Amino acid sequence: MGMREELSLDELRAHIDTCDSELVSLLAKRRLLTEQVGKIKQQNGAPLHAPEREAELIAARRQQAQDKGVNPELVEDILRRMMREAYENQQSELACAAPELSPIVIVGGEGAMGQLFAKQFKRSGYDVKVLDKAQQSNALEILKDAKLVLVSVPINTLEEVVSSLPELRPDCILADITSVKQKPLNSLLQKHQGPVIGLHPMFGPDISHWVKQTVVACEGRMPEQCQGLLDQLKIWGCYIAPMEAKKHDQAMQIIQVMRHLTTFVYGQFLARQCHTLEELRGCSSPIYQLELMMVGRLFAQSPELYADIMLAQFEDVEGLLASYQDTFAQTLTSLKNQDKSELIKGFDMAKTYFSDSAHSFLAQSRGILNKANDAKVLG
Ligand SMILES: O=C(O)C(=O)C[C@]1(C(=O)O)C=C[C@@H](O)C=C1
Repeated sequence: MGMREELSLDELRAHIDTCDSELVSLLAKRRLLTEQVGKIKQQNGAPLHAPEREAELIAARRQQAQDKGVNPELVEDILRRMMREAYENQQSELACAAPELSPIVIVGGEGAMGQLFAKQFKRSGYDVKVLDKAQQSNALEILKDAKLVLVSVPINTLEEVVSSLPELRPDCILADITSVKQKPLNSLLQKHQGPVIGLHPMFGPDISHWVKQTVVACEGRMPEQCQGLLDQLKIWGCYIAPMEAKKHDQAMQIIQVMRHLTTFVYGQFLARQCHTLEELRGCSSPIYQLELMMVGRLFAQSPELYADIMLAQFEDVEGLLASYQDTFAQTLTSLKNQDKSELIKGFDMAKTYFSDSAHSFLAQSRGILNKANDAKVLG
């Protein structure tokens, strides 16, 4: 390794450039290979996500990294990032699990989620029609032969939109993707005597691919007729979480409403402080950087949509919010009273709840925090 001593900085950097350039060529080669795999999957109707294959290739390359003195974490990071690239590239043409679902009508198909679903169904070769405000006068014609009607409208308009739909074919599936499930599912069941299913995609319209995304599925009526739709979601790489509508809504009250509320309040709190965002970012740790991103991204979305979601669920979550307010007030009191033992008690209570996950979360979030730090714009 005399090379290291003899080469100048410029020469070493030139070698690094060669290395990196080889990496880019390899990425191009890998891309061509994964695209071919994608085509085969499209023909065979295989799901985009192959978790066993992923586990195998990660284990093999980690072992190789170890043998060569390369950090296996680095190799795993790169492999996962490359696989994400493969998901994005492979989804341009997707397999069709249930051709009998064509034609599909997306009610609210001009909204962000409606467009996302319309695009994905089209990539799988379905005949997709959009029914939104602009197409209202044509609604009867558009819905006439529909085999799947997917309602993707704001939560506060669902009931009205569903009740004003014309009668659908008896074998048509009526489905929705509203973020609460009990009431919408009842509206669908009242409207239509055929197959009904309530879906809740646990992701927003800005996803770059569907792999490993969760979709909660609440049975409505004739589940065996709805299976083709679920199979299609699985081909896209989604994971279906079957759940009873009531249980779903209760879990959502905690997950979504508390998330929205704390984020909403925190964003406004920041706006009232004297520091600009740049000043805060300038002295933020990766975890705070991440928190700012998570809070800030809410305000890039529709105020109407968020106001409606929060309003629609307020009655159901009033108790939860009161409990949150109590917890906040108690903590404030402990702080005011300099009551260290009370603070430690609170800490232990939460620690018990998170139990073993607290440690795995600590480990898992390290990678995410590094990424947040990478994303920091300085200077
Ligand atoms: O092997 C496959 O099935 C691929 O599509 C390739 C690939 C990869 O990028 O290595 C991508 C997605 C799968 O989940 C597994 C592996």
